[in-house]
Parts: sequence; C-alpha cells; structure tokens
Amino acid sequence: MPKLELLPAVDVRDGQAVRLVHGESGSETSYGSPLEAALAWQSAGAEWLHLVDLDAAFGTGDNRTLIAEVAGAMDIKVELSGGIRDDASLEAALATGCRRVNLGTAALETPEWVAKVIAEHGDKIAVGLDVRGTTLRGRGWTRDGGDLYETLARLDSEGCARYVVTDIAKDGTLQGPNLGLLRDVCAATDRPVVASGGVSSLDDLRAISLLVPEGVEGAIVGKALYAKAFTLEEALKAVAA
Ligand SMILES: O=C(O)c1ccccc1N[C@@H]1O[C@H](COP(=O)(O)O)[C@@H](O)[C@H]1O
Repeated sequence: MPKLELLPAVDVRDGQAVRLVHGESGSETSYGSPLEAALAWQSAGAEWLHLVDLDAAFGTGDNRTLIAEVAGAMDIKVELSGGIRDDASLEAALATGCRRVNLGTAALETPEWVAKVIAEHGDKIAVGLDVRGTTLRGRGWTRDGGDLYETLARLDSEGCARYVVTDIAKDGTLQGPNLGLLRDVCAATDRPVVASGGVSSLDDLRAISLLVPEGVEGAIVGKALYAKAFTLEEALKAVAA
C-alpha cells in the first residue's frame, strides 16, 4: 500500500510566509521568509512543497517573482496555487518548474477554460475544492461557487487528474481533519485526493493514512508544523509505509 504523501505548506502574503485561520484575510500569523521556510521543509526530508500565492488568490496583488524564486530553489516537487485563472498566469506558474498547479476560482467561474487546460496539460492540473459544508468557495474563499459534488462530477467527466480538498472550517484551526468529507469525496471520484485543513497531530496524519486505500493520496500540513505541534521528520516517520 502506498504511503500518504505529505505536503508541507508555504503560503505567501505580502512577501512573508504566513498561516491563516479559515483562510481569512487579516488573520495572518507571519513566519518570516518563504524561501527559508521552503528550504527548511526540503532539508527536513519533504518530497513535496505546497506553495500558495495568497495575494493572487485574494486579488490583493501577487508574489510572482518570490514564488518563482522559491519554486526554482526546490529540488523537490512543488504544487503551486493561488491566482492561476487564465493562460498568462498558468504559463507563469508552469514556467516556475512546479510539478503541478491547483486551480480554485477558475474551476468555479471559467469551467470551459479549466476543461481546456485539463485537456492540454493533463496531470499538471489539479483542482482545489475548497468547501464550507458542501458549498465550494472561491476568490479567496469569499464567494460561493456551487455544489461540491455537482462540480466534482463535471470535472471528472472532463478528465481532471486530481483534487485538493480543503475544509475551510478546519483550515488553520488545529481541530483535526474532516475525515468524513474526505471519505465522501473519495467515494464520489476515482481520482486521487489530497487532504487539506485541520491537521493538528501525528495521530491526525495516521488517521488520514488509513484513508489511502479509499483514495486519499496526500495531506497538506501547515499550521501544525509552524506551531511546532510536531516536526516534519516526525510526521514523515508517522506516515512511512
Ligand atoms: O491556502 C489558503 O489558506 C487559502 C486561503 C484563501 C484562499 C486560497 C487559499 N489557498 C489556495 O489557493 C488556491 C485558490 O486560489 P485561486 O482561487 O485558484 O486563485 C486554492 O488551491 C486554495 O486552497
């Protein structure tokens, strides 16, 4: 059985590595240099980095140059997201050398474009399904974007390779992941699911690992690492096959 992939997160707001609560603008806790954070996760043994341009997601600017610097400095696989909503931003994202990008708002607002780029780029495209309950949220999680399962069925039919599922109510709270949501999404698609939101302990990671046979491929870990609930080395050991 494959082991759960861990994706330590570096979310960038105004040039700083930050963590949010419920993804809310203004709830930032700053953790300094995004490049230093990314290099630290890589040095600790990460195989992936989850890298987010929050300003681009919120529409308050972008950190494009810094994001490219961080992605370019990585020897590990990078999953990049935030503000990737058209050909120009997708081209810039892919030019960083990232392994894949997550599209959030675009999947809700410009589904035809997303279907096109899925057809063109295959598994370099994942879709971020960020939900409150079963309602999708976009534009910095400030706007409703329709029903999770209706959108999932559409994206499956269009060949989407992978989903990154975030329970917004859990995000940044250290309240534990929404295992029921993850099970339900895995039951609704045969594509791999990356879990995000709420991881607070090594036991949370072990619990998500138990969902690997159901289709969970990875878990994004943010606040728990920055709050030093555990080290990345301990997390990697906890999920080792
Ligand atoms: O990661 C966050 O905390 C976050 C908070 C608010 C909005 C987005 C956030 N992260 C990721 O950014 C993309 C959405 O960006 P876009 O809608 O495609 O521009 C998505 O992967 C979110 O999980």
